[in-house]
Amino acid sequence: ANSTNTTSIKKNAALLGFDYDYIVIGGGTAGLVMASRLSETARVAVIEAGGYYEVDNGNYSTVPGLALASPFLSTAEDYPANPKMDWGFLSASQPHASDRIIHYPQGKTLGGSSALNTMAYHRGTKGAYQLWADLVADQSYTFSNLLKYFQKSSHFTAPNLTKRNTPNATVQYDATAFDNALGGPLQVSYSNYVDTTATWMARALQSIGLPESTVGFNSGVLSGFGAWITMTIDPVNATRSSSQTSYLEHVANHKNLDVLSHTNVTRILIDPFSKTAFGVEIVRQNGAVNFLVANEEVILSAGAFGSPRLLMLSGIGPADVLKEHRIPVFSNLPGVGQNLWDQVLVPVETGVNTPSGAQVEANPVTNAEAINEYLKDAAGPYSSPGAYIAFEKIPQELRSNFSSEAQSALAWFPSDWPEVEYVGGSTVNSDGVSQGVCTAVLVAPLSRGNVTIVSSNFADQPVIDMGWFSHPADREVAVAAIKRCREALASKEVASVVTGPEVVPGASIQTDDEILAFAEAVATPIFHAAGTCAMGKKGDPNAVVDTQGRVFGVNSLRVVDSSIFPIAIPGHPQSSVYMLAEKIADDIKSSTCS
Ligand SMILES: Cc1cc2nc3c(=O)[nH]c(=O)nc-3n(C[C@H](O)[C@H](O)[C@H](O)COP(=O)(O)OP(=O)(O)OC[C@H]3O[C@@H](n4cnc5c(N)ncnc54)[C@H](O)[C@@H]3O)c2cc1C
Repeated sequence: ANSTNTTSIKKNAALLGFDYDYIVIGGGTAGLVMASRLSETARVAVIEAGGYYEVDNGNYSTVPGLALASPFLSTAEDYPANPKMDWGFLSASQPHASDRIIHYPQGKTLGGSSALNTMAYHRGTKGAYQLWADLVADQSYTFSNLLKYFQKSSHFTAPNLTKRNTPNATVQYDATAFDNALGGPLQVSYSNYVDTTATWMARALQSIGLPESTVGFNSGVLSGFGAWITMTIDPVNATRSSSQTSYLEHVANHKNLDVLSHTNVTRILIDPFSKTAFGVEIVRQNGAVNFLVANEEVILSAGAFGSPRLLMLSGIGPADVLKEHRIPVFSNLPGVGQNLWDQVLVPVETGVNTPSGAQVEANPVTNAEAINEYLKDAAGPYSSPGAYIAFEKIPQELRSNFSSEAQSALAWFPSDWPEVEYVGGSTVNSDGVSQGVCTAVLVAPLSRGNVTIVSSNFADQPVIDMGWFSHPADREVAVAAIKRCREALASKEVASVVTGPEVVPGASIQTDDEILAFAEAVATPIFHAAGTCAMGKKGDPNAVVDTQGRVFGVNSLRVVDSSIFPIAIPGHPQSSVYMLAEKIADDIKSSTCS
């Protein structure tokens, strides 16, 4: 590209009506917030590689109880591909996870990963956002300063006690963590069903010192507590609330928002002399290539893997990588694609004699009733992806065995940042018998991964290396977390329902080495990748964008999505993605108004 090109591309785009104030790349979770908010006052195009998930994935994407049932969500290397919904990213072989190659699903549809996720909604801890604010030297990132953006994005509905109707699953919450007067589009409510086995798993977790929080998980406190958490479910018909059903529908009548679906952005156009982003190269479904122009800014919201990939393909990233692939370097930013935070999960399962939602669905007669109940009343097992969730730092009895290296590495995290999340739920075995499940998730991971390109061609998939268990502390925490799940399931409070020997990992796995080998063999992602275009102070080794998402070294280009998190907030990230996009949309609108 040269500036003559820039001028002629701009002229042509103006003639064809292909010019906008803002172009948003990626109609996913953050992208649709940006497009929706910016189109309140400006002309915006949002470009999304996928289409409508209601068409491409039907019930799997809309019915909460089927949230994890889409076959393509398998993380096995030979997963059944669904290129209409998922990017099909594969990891590099993971040396500390039995050399496995992992399929890492990422939404390719309007709504992005908010159309695939398991709908858990909660916020991180006050200490985590304080750490974020301190790392980026911007106190607007403390929890108290961010609260208005969490609130601006969400609409809270209290649990429907008649429909929920399960003993021992009464929800405690703090309604003041929300402010419906702000008109937030994202629906946040509770499942209209709780399976009996999950209530026993909650009891098991409470028995090991994780009582139910009296305020829930939206007020900045997680560690030491459990909760029946809020979910992104529309309470009226118990369907998924995604960025598409919330933000995009919210502005469906905005004449100045163009949605280009089934369209890939293959490159960001950057003027080489002024180092200014002025548009994008797109490839439509029929193969046609067009250039669109942004007179104000290009906003990249292509997700934790898609955003660093597109920056590198456009000449922004580590100079050595770009040169290797003969990509002209517009901004040498070594942090692009680095600092990948990923949380892994490992399960413990045992047979139980209690009923579960999975059991209801596995039996054709009860399944027909459950479908009817869902369609008629928006209730029953299909209305719920839910489970009981609890967070803790590994307690002293177990952490006193940690190596001094692990103890000092873990001391980096704030005191209220939990090390493990436990998800208490249920599944069913091939004989139709319920299994109680305690899943442990490492939410203070110290291993870091990266994502990189293998060529200058958009058609070549990037390579993701999650780096799982590469830090020794993560290995020690995984072993301790599995022991805690075992302790919960062996507690006398649940002895009356637990039947037979443990199913997973199984009684033969006992020593720390055996437990670690088990964790490495079965660990999967919980799909919370973040941090690959990290926000930071100019000059910090990993910093790619400033605290308003502006890319260092290139004008008129921002990144706004989970890739700019400097740290992965403990637990489930979607609330923070919506919050962050609301915050930066506000920054943009207030700077253009003043
Ligand atoms: C299976 C799964 C379960 C999860 N469960 C939970 C949960 O229960 N709770 C929770 O809080 N979080 C959960 N998450 C994580 C959460 O959903 C994500 O962190 C969040 O949605 C990421 O938002 P984003 O805007 O960064 O990216 P995305 O929402 O993934 O958006 C990126 C968008 O950009 C598009 N795109 C990318 N490249 C291009 C290109 N070149 N051209 C055009 N379009 C492009 C993509 O198609 C996509 O639509 C889950 C994620 C997954 C995948």
